[in-house]
Amino acid sequence: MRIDIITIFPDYFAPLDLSLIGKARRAGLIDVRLHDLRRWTYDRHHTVDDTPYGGGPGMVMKPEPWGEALDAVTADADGAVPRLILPTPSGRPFTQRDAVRLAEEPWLVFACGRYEGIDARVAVDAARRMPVEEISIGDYVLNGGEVATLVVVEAVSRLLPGVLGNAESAAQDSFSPGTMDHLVEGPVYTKPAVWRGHEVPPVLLSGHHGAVDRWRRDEALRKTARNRPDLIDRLDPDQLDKRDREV
Ligand SMILES: Nc1ccc2ncsc2c1
Repeated sequence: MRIDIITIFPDYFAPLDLSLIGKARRAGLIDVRLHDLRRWTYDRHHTVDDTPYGGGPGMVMKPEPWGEALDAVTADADGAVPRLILPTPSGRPFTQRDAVRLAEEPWLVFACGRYEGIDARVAVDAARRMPVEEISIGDYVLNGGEVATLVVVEAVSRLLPGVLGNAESAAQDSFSPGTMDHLVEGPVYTKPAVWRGHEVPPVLLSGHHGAVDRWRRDEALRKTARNRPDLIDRLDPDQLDKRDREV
């Protein structure tokens, strides 16, 4: 997968050189390219923003640098077209299903907005040439799209073949479509079996895989009911067996 990121803070993405994503980049599994938006400005101050039409607080990112940046970054000799991701608080909530879907894409471009956002015409103009998605990572205040882009890039990249050491662990993650869909993971434990007087639940030491699987699902249901009652309501009743209903 090719991932292009356009931003006024390229240094924000140093974390993409680390850990599993960094290893995948060096192995050629992911081709991440960073682009400083100010490269497409021509005034002395490399201006990327201006006051909003209609008045109001803050500044809006100008369309011209974005238009030129997207033209340059998405130009491809073979005619390939990327999917443009616009991280924004007004976007559709990003979920694991979106991560799974986007992991199938060969090429993603992320436009990291700052200030009050990017002039709306940029997305309209881009949509003439490529699919455009507005994605939100949650209902809280951030200063821009860079952190959200890091979140989405990690959620998507870890699903690519060869990136995770043990692919199965991705399948057991919270929210993974299938067995864990709409459930969060329950508690996890490792050695020692007793730590500061706290014992690991005996079933996990029993070697009885059926009982372990059942215990883990029970705990996932309990934790989901406690922390994410909104997800419980979305559970497919057919997914729940009799025991589930007793938890
Ligand atoms: N403030 C805020 C909240 C969510 C979000 N998602 C993508 S950019 C962004 C910015």
